[in-house]
Amino acid sequence: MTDKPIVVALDYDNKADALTLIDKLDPAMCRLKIGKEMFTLFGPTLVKDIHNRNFDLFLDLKFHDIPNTVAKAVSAAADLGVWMTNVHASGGLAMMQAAKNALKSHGKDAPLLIAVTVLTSMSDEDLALLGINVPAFEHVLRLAKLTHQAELDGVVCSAQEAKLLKSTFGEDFKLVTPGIRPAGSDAGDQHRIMTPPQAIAVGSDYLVIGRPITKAVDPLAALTAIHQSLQTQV
Ligand SMILES: O=C(O)c1cc(=O)[nH]c(=O)n1[C@@H]1O[C@H](COP(=O)(O)O)[C@@H](O)[C@H]1O
Repeated sequence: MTDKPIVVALDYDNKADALTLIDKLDPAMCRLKIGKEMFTLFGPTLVKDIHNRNFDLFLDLKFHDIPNTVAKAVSAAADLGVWMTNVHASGGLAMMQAAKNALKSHGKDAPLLIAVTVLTSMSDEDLALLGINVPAFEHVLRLAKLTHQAELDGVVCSAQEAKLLKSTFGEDFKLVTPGIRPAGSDAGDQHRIMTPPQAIAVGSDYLVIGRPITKAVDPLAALTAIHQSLQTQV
């Protein structure tokens, strides 16, 4: 199992509440993720606040634009010193290659660059409405092939596709899996879900977990329970 596989997704509209939660968490037990909502509200200052608390940060902005624009956006993310950032694989090969090239000048300090395949909130029926008439796993595989060709570090996918992707692309290709739900917790808007121990067992490297922790009555207890469920599995 990867060192520190749990990435807590912070989707808060209130910075004080987010920092209160962060101050309860242990950077030895998890990494953190902020996305479009928090970065739009609180910007690079929040990134600094999180780094000052010694957490690795996944800046999840899912860039998807023309290659030049995405390359500059990814470079700006790298300048913030984040641990991981991402683009949409559907932006295409040239866009992903431009993003990867933009990180060359950052050397060993460059963040991990990951591409989102098919969002975990999407089902086969949702894909059909977009004119994509193949099961989600086939489209994920197609986008992961492009990502691998562009030499990115890995993909965001659902844990349901992890086994297939690990066996196709090998151990070094990182699999970042949201849509993680401990047994008995509410799926919410997620469709392609799996429990934390199952996700690790099928090859996920990082588990992105939001509401099951942040909306729990006791978030620290929820994180600790998930952490322990993974330790006992090893
Ligand atoms: O890139 C992501 O992190 C992501 C990709 C994806 O396919 N599905 C997905 O849910 N996410 C993010 O993962 C987090 C999941 O949060 P919860 O559903 O609350 O556990 C959210 O912050 C989403 O933005």
